[in-house]
Amino acid sequence: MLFHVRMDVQLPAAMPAGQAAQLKADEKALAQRLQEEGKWRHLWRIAGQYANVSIFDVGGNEELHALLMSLPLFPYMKIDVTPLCRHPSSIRTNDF
Ligand SMILES: O=C(O)CC1=CCC(=O)O1
Repeated sequence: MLFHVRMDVQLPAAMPAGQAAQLKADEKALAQRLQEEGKWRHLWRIAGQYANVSIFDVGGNEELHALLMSLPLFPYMKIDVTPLCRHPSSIRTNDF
């Protein structure tokens, strides 16, 4: 199943720089592993905002929920999820 996910990151201003850097490094490592596995299909920065839009390809709601909760930045993100399905007018023969 495909999901459109928007993540807005809100790190506390008082968070020590080293802790923030470690969280971002851990997030990057996991995000890149999930992209290599094909579960995190797209990852785009929203220009001018500390936010991204992503497309996930996972088995279902439960897997997506567990994946999102496993993200190191999860406690510091507002996350909006939109389930996707094929549009009948799409000319693409595959998902993308
Ligand atoms: O910077 C972000 O948008 C949050 C994030 C998601 C994956 C990643 O590496 O950073």
